[in-house]
Formats: sequence, structure tokens, C-alpha cells
Amino acid sequence: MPEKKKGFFGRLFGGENQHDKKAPDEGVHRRPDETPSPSVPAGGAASLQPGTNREPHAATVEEDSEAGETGFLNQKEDFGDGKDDVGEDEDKPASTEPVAAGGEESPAEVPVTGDPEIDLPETDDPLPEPPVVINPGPDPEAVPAPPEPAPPKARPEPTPQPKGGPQPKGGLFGRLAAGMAKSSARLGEGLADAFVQRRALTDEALETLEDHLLAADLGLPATGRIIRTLSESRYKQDITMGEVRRVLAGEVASTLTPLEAPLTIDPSHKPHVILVAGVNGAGKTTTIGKLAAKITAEGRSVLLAAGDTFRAAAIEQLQVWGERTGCPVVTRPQGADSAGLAYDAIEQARRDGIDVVIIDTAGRLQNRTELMDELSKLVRVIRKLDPSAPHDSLLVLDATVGQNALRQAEAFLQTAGTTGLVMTKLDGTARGGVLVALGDRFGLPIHYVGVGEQVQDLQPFDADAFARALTASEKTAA
Ligand SMILES: Nc1nc2c(ncn2[C@@H]2O[C@H](COP(=O)(O)OP(=O)(O)OP(=O)(O)O)[C@@H](O)[C@H]2O)c(=O)[nH]1
Repeated sequence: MPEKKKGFFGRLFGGENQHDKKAPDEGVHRRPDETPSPSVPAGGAASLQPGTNREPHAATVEEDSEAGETGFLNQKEDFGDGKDDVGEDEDKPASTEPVAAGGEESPAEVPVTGDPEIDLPETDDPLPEPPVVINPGPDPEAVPAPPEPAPPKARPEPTPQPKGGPQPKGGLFGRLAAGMAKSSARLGEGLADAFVQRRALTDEALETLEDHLLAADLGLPATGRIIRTLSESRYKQDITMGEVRRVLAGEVASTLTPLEAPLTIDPSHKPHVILVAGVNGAGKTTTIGKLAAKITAEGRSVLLAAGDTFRAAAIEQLQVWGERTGCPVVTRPQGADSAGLAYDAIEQARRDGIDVVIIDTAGRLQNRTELMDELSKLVRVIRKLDPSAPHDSLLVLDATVGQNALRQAEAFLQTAGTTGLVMTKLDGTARGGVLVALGDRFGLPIHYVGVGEQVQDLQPFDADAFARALTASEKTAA
């Protein structure tokens, strides 16, 4: 191996985590309209409500940008010093200390893969049926956790269906690449910075590249591997940006390919129980709606459990999704015990022969011990009905929080036994590289990524496509 500048890898591996130093904007979203909601005594009657439809709101995502070679280098607005994300992250509180990871595997037999163009039933007006009250059943653990100061939303936000306007071209990859344009632009600017006016892979170029890879949230291990691969193979040699991109893409793909895992429904579970958790506003309810649309489109019946009992608007939001997807929704009044509701929902699904139960949960910051305890309680309670449940415990992570996603994953792994990840809002941030850092740290299966608000924007995770979209590379091999 050629001789390199002394201390280069010492700086990379021996020093403190540079990335942590440059993450003033870590945290989670809080909505401006968050206000405490009144507490309602636990144990209200559950109701099973058939759906009605609402007019979807307009999509706000960028949909017509392409992350091709040219666009990759020309997009500068989000690159560099992290200021691009300040606006989206500045109101996110810092998290607390991480907790130890744990986890479990989920069985996998029937893949829920494809990305069918789903035609959701649409009607013009909400026509809520009178709730059918079902027996709330035993409250297996009587004392509910105190409701979190609730972050109500003005009104539920059903995912809009495409209605005119430019749509990303090129199918799934086109949507992914367009959605990830900000992340690929950040990396592209890093490459341009590292190799401007020089073609050789010098120490200076490597160090600049290293800084940009860390700033792009790829994390220390992946950054180290990329720099090592480049310096071992091409040190002091001429190299094109296309070649560097391919090395980046190759490293990202090889890190994430083992984690590519379609969400699977095991038909031997009746019902197959999917628990969905995450911090406030991560995209849990929206993801549940999209997931319900995909699963029902494959011919399985789904029951939704409105376990976010802290906010009336969250219950209503899930009901809208129930209406759109034709799935029954089990609800209880605001403030009721979510563990009891989940228990009831599984019993109801058993009685009705429903294939899949998806349990929504209230958003909770990972440092709110009492709320995390409430999530553990929910898991304990549903295991009284089915010791193998939840069969999938999905953690929904908002890509815009960057490195804070690592802390969230640590906490939810321990509390909710997270078995797989869904990363949302890749379209709204330059921090999509954090998925690589998550893969390195936790090795959790990645089921879906979200690149927009439409059903088809929740895509089965494809590591190779993700790597190419992130790096704007046509190939993932050097
Ligand atoms: N652009 C974009 N927006 C998304 C994506 N996923 C979810 N959203 C939006 O993010 C917002 C919050 O989503 P919710 O599903 O309400 O989040 P939540 O985790 O259920 O929120 P809480 O109930 O407050 O904890 C909504 O406006 C969604 O439409 C995505 O992949 N891309």
C-alpha cells in the first residue's frame, strides 16, 4: 500500500466522533400546534368503525427533480454546512442518553413486496358510521401510563393520491432518486469540493471527502471503509468523480443489502400483529395507512388499532385511513389505555378472522421514561393473548433528524423490541445517509423507505437503488 500522510486514519478512527460535534440540529419534530389535550379516564369502550372518505390534502413533496449526473452536481442549495437542515431541525430537542440495544427476529413467510399502483376507494365526503361498540374486554393491566402532553394536529392528513402536476419519472427508482435529490446533492457537492481542480486522490482530497461523508450522516464506520477502499486502491492516482461515486455506492449497497427485508405476513399467525412505534411526527400513522393499502391490495384483511389514544386527531387520522383502505378501525375515547385497546383489537381480529392487525401508538420521545414504559406494557399485554406477538415491531424513523435516529433506535429496540425499520421523509432532507449509519450500528432489517406522501411513495427498501439514488451513481460497483 502506498505511503499516506501520517495520522490520516488516526484522525478518522482515533479522534472523537466528529459527527457528533456537528449535529446541533439533532432531535425530533414538534408541531407548532401541539397543545396538551384533556385527559380522559382509561377504559372507555372500544368501537369498530367502518371507513368513510375524505378529500386528500395536496402533496408538498418535490416530485419533478431528477438526481442524474448533472443535477447531482448542480444542486447546491442544501449542501455543506448543515444550514440547509437547520430550518427543519432547529426546534428539535436533544435526546437523552442512549440505552442498550436488544431485539428479536420476526418470522417471515409471505412477502408483502410489490408496489402495486393501488386504487383506493374514494368518495367525496366523510360519512362516519355510528360507532359499533364492542366489548372492551378485560383491562389486563389496570393502570395506564399518564397521557403525554398531547400534540394534536389541526386535522388528519390523509395521504393524497396523485392528482395532476408533475410526477417523478422512471417508476420506483425515479421516485426514489427524485425524493433523495437533497441527500445526493449534499454528497455530490462533497465530491466536487474534494476533487475540484485536482484529479489525483491526494491526502487533501481524502480528508475533504471524509469530512463530507461524515456531514452527509453516513457515520464513522462507513466513512472509514470508503476512505480506506479509495486510499488502498487509488492513492495518488488520477480518479474521476464517477469512479469515486461508484465506490461510495458500492460501499453503501454492501452495507445495506443484507438488511434489505420485505415485510412479510406469516399466515400461521391469526392475526399477524404489527406494532408501529416512533417519536412524535415520525410518520407512523401515515406509514400505517400506506401499509394497510399495500397489504389489502394483496388480498389480506387488515384491522387498524388506534393506539395513539392521547390525541383525538390521531384517532381521527387513523379512521380516515381506515375509510380510504376499507379497513375497520378499533378506537377508544381519547385518554383511554392503549394497551387495553390493543388487546381488544387482537381479540376482535380473532373473532372476525382478520389476517393482520396494525397497532398505531402515540409518538413519544425516547427519553420520556414513563411513556417508553407504557410501550413496554403494551407489548406485555398483547403477549398475554399471543406470546409471539408482536410479530413485527416496526420503528418509524424520520430521516430529517439525522444522527438522532441512532438514539431513537437504541431506545425503541429496548422498549418495543424493534424488529425492523421504516425510514420516512427521505424526500425532505439531505440526511438520508443516516440509513447507512443505522445499518452499521444496529443491523436491523429495513422494510420500507418513504419518499413522499402518496401510497406509492412508501417503497420496499432496495439497497442497490438506495445506494445509486444517494450517490447519483449509475452503478454500485467500482
Ligand atoms: N414528505 C414526506 N412526508 C411524510 C412522509 N411520511 C409521513 N409524512 C408526513 O409527515 C407528517 C406526520 O406524519 P404522521 O403519520 O402524522 O406522523 P405520526 O408519527 O403518526 O405523528 P404523531 O401521531 O404525532 O406521533 C404528515 O404530514 C405526513 O403526511 C414521507 O415519507 N415524506
